[in-house]
Amino acid sequence: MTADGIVGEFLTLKSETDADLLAMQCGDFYEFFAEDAEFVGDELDLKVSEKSSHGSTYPMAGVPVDDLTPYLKALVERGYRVAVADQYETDGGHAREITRVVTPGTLLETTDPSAQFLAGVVAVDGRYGLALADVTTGEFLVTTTESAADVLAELHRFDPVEVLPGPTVDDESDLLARVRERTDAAVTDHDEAAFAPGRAERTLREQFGDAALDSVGLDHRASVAAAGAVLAYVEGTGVGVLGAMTRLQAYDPGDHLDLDATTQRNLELTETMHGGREGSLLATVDHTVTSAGRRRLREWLTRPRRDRAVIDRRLDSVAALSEAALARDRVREVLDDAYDLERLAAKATSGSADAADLLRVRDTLDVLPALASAVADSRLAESPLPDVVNRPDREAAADLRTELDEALADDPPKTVTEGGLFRRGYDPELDDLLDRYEGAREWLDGLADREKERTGITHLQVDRNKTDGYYVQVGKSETDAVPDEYREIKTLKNSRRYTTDELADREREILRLEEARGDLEYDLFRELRDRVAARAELLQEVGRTLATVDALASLATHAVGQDWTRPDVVESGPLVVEAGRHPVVETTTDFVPNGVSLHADRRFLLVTGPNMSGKSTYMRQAALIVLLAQAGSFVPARSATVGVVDGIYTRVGALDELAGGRSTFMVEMQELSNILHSATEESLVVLDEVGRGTATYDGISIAWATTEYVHNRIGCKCLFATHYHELTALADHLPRVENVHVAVAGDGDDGDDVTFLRTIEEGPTDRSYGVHVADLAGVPAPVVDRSRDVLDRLREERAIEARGAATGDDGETTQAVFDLSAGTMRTGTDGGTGGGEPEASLPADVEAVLDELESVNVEETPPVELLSKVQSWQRRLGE
Ligand SMILES: Nc1ncnc2c1ncn2[C@@H]1O[C@H](COP(=O)(O)OP(=O)(O)OP(=O)(O)O)[C@@H](O)[C@H]1O
Repeated sequence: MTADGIVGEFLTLKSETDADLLAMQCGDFYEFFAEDAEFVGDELDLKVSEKSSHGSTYPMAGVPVDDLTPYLKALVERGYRVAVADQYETDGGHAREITRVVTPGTLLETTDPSAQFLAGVVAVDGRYGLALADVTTGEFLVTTTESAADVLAELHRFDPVEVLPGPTVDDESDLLARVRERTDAAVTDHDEAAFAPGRAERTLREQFGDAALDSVGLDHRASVAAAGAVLAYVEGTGVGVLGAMTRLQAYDPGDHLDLDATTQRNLELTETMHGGREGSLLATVDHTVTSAGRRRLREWLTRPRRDRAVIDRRLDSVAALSEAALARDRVREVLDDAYDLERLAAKATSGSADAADLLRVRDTLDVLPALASAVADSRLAESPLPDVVNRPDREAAADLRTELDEALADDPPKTVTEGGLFRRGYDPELDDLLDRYEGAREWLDGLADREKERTGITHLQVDRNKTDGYYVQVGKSETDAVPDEYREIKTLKNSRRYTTDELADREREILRLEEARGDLEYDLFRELRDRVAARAELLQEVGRTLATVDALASLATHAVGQDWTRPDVVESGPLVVEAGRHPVVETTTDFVPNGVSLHADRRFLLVTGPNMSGKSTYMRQAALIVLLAQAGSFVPARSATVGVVDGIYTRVGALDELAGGRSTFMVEMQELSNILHSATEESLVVLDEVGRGTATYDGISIAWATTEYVHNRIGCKCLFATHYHELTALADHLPRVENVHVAVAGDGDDGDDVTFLRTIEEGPTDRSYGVHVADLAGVPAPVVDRSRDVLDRLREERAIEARGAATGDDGETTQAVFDLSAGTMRTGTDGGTGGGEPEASLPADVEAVLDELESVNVEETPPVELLSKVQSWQRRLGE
């Protein structure tokens, strides 16, 4: 079906764009037609009506021109890309064209204060280029990484809203699948040609100039390709923010702590495992007063540093702010008045800033000198804070502030085309227009009184409305007295309206002056806005400064509130924490502090203890203390010496890992594999019950071999929680492995009370108290009782029979015996095959050991399993 008329035009424009939806301006409305109308009708609850066009009818839904933004936002934030076609005047009428495409990564109007990264990823010559642009602030970062896993880790840190995969990445379906699975980002196919390194480089040179680009030192064609493609995409969407992309920053992921995607999730840095923000580390420590400060704090927590000098500088500032309570309050009070300058700069460059926005720029520039005087406090003066505050060009900032102050009226209107924006004295031509306008207004204001006196009419007033323009209104009883030159224009119930030649002249003059004033002010406003836009870099610099101080003050506020301590950050090696706490759990629980001690002779702690006793919490707490220290924060502990690590890797219990069709155990092993490949001697590794997801003996073997590998080959700091008590024997064989356990009072047997003491003590534990936890969890009493029974028998015999359906007189029958020690089944009530019939002459236990020894196939049994068997035999014979 072809369509003519307005719907035809809509469909033609729609076919020209690859956007998901098109909003087309029709006079005072933006309209969606056909399928798009039905779609937005559903998504946004818009009323859908029928539009007849050349004999056919089409669904139609519209929003008033001035209300488009919130609707666009709603659609884009749900991941749709919306093209906007604007209407413009032509000689013979009007025409329409697509002026911009709004996408998640280029939505300038967002009200979400967090960073809105648009990411480009491309693989060139075996390496990955990654570019991250936030058009709302002008931040633009580029890097090169070695592997798809590194790309995923970086994407996780930045949490982009839109990802543009380059042509070669499209093939890496696993990477894209994981991006889709693990992030909320919209994935957009972008013109392949834009990723070609040659073209991408030209795009970059045009934007930043040769010198700037060369000085950034993009070290690989992959990063050039990614950055160029992102820039071309931003340009193509027509949102006009290229001007805000003032500097390209290449970064080396090696400057930051390596945190793979899984670890970022496991440590619940910005959201919890369940997806909420509440309860995350960020939400817990965030006391910032500005949205830019919050973005900065998030950046620090997701990208902690490795460079001690950087870390110490932050710590110096946090320490100073912690000690100087009054100055800290003053700093936060001053910052409270700041608006988001980085965002305002982007609004100015894109031409969407209004007069109120420029006033916000003025007011925020005012914050800088106030902040400078706040950090001049004697206790802060010695810290790095004055340097931070003096980094932007304070004089240029003050000049811009004065310029804005002298230009803009205090309470300007929202529209920028109708005048009223500027102060008197700003522009002589405008002043002249205003003088004349005011003269005309004065004449009008006095007209009623003058006419009353001249004509003797008492009920006479001068007014104005849209249809009649200016008029003189006279009450009906006195209309006989109106002078001859009054021309009647309207009769109302109790009065008549007149005009005169002079009034009509004055009216024309006023309208002309109003229009001239509107035009002139609009021009002046655009010039002023352009001058602000030209100083985008200055504004971004000031914005970043305010954000940094806000983040530092936030860290200090939390440190004081929770009694955190300054960590002693040392080059590498030890992690010694006295009375440490979990930074999040301590805010909601009566937390029992615990220490950690890892150093050259003690690198690996095997953590045992009952379920629910606090093993995971303890290990996460250690990881978070290291992470916080390297973010430049104080830490929850009485004292802490933190050797800088190059990465934190965790493998913790599976929650929702069944995604992507991979089994829980497969995911566990992939994560383990990634850790064993990535961790170095300088890393911190946290393993929570690795091997749990498979058969016991496989699990023990894997855990055993992993411990050996980490200890012997990687040599990193490691905390490993396990329920396999067999592993604790490793501490006797591997010199740097030590056992610790979570202490418990009571043994849980026969319904005994078990009290979790939450304290970590040296040495292994040999009980898991799982049955007790089952009882606590409300598992039915017969099951709990039977479990206790089974457990007792296991402890005594290390073998247990399985019970089946009733067949015999006793109501129960023993079908098979699982001999834990042998790992084999003996079928039948007679003790059956497998383990063999015990001889009467030897105790049954000894007999069982001998049988096993005989049946072991030395060639085919993995060494680890053999070792564990031998230990088990030794132990059993010892008993
Ligand atoms: N030091 C502590 N002080 C107070 N409460 C704690 C402490 N450590 C842990 N907890 C609380 O104990 C509960 C269990 O902790 P956690 O999940 O760490 O146990 P777990 O030993 O790892 O359990 P499982 O072996 O079943 O995985 C949590 O609710 C946690 O908040």
